[in-house]
Amino acid sequence: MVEINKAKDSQRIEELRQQIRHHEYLYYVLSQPEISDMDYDALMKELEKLEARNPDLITKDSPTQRVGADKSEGFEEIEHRYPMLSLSNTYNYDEVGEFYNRVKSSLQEDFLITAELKFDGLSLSLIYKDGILDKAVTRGDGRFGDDVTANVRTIKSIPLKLRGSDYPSDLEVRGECLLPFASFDRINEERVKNNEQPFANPRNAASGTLKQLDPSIVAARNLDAYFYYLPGDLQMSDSHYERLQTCKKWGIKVSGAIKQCKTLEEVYDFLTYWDIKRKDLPVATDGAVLKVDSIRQQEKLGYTAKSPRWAIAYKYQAERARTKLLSVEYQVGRTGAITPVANLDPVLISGTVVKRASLHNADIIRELGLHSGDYVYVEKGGEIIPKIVGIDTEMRDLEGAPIEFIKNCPDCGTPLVREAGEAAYYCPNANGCPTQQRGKIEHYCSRKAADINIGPETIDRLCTLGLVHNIADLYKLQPEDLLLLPGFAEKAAEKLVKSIAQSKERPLHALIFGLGIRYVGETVSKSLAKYAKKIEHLENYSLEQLKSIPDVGDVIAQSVVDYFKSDVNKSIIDELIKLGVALNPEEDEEQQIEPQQQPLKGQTVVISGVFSHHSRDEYKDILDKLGAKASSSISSKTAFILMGENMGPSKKEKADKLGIYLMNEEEFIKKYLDK
Ligand SMILES: NC(=O)c1ccc[n+]([C@@H]2O[C@H](COP(=O)([O-])OP(=O)(O)OC[C@H]3O[C@@H](n4cnc5c(N)ncnc54)[C@H](O)[C@@H]3O)[C@@H](O)[C@H]2O)c1
Ligand SMILES: [Zn+2]
Repeated sequence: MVEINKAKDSQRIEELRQQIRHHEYLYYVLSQPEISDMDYDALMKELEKLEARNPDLITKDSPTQRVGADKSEGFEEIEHRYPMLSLSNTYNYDEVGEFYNRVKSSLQEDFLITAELKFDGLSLSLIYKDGILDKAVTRGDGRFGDDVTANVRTIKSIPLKLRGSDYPSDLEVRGECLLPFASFDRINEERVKNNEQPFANPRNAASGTLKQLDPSIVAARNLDAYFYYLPGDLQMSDSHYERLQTCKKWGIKVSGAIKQCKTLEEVYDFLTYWDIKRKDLPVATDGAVLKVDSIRQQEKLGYTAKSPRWAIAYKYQAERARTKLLSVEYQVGRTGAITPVANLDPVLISGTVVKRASLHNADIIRELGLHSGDYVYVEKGGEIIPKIVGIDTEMRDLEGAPIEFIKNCPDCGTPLVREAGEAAYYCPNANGCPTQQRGKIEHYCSRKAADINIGPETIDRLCTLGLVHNIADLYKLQPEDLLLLPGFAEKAAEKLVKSIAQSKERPLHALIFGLGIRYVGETVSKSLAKYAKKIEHLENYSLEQLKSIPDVGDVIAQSVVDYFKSDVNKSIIDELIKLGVALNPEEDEEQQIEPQQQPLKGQTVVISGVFSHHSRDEYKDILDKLGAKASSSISSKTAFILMGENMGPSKKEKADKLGIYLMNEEEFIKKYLDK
């Protein structure tokens, strides 16, 4: 009996881990979550429970043991002095009570709880040296974060120099970087105007902004930040609350929504009060954080691998309203995915009128048990797109039949398919389905792809007239053809044909991005182009070869392979090449580096000192080609140090301390360059 339960638990644990990883990928990497935070948290809770029952099944890589990673390309990596952890969370008061009692019985002495708001942005650590801002680092994977100092310097509410003089000479403060609602709305309006995808919520927008490589863009966006924690051993008050008040004196921004609570009742009062009041704040909050106030007591309670035992986040329910379902409509996306959308009787939620809500996929409709004419509960969290989260079945009309997901594509009638392990139904008629056709062409023409100056209406008309069926057809257009379109005079026609012709010379990564391969966004396109150098190489890469390219995981590699398997795709690419589109650009003198030829793939190498055979920049390029990342700061992740003359003594000392190998120029050349 026990054996059977164990086997069952083990299977469910594996299932949950897979699901959670899938949702983390959608959330952190693609920024397109399919389920609500509450549903994600429920999966995580179930996994935690099963692992607690079967401690021998816990693995280091289980999502319960790791902080969700938000690392980006293009920033120097910095190791945190103290890990930046997540918080355990709950949605109900009883569990807040359980937390309180757990603390009480562990400490066996009086304690205070400091209650604060939970700001919904991205965490940031600031290091002040002698009162001057020295470094700003993101949470990253909790151990290593991205150095975003240049960007953070542009945030007006973050002091570059502390006030007064009684601050510690080495001070770390942690807080949350946020994009206020007003700036969020303004930026999204602009993005829509420029045909760019709007940000899903203020948190995504803040993180997208902070990870811009150009600080002047960051400066224009009005980021804000609130600080709530001082890690480390400090000669300061033992009270967390007092420490934050002292930070205020130094000019560091600390929220006024903070209270020291003596009892559990006072904690509950804080939660209830701020659930309403927080809606008047200029920035997004998604809950409250309750922390044991005494640092000494915090240390006594300690940490799990993922979060402190002395704190808990209480998350507020998103605002919801009840309204009537008018109809369900099915939209076909560029990749053929069918998205069901609910049309609703307009209702006011969080200050905006909501008329539509995404239903995501067939499973969600079935799980909800949606019937036509149902009264539904709609929620709008930080997200733009509201969700249907439940049904008021008592109000159900007896006439209402269950909503059945459609079987055929609403645009071309092709029977829909669903691939194993996927939630979405697809119209498989990728190159004949009008919506997909137009979507693909629009995507190909967009600014970051082929950059062809053409509007969606023109594409629509060209398709309707049968002048264009796919992206290759664009290159066959003559000015005379365009004159058939309403509003097109000779000048406009010539201009468009010219813009199309110019796109032939776009860089390979932009063209790859334009092909619209599923999951292949801008960053991945750059990686693919960098390695393959020509589309004919990319076409022939095996799954394993693709997976060895940075930024390419299982899902993306499979998608690339699938894309090139299709005869239709292949013939379009052949045609594009024949029409002169630079998909196989001339090789420069540099050779294409086969991914498997990269002996230093994924490693970080520090370059230090002065060299005689190549310049530092040349070594940087060489390392890049060998697959390594060049860095200037030494951490435990450094593979080795490429050491020139006159390497600084402090670097040497650090390398010795961490046991990192110092490789001189000759050895490096012999090992990696002389072949
Ligand atoms: N919907 C999905 O598919 C999906 C997928 C993955 C993650 N998620 C969401 O992301 C969460 C995990 O993200 P996380 O690990 O960043 O946890 P979190 O955002 O729930 O909480 C931890 C963070 O809270 C922040 N914080 C804000 N105010 C604070 C304060 N006053 N004191 C201390 N910290 C404060 C800190 O930055 C800290 O890192 C999940 O709980 C889930 O809600 C959702
Ligand atoms: Zn179709």
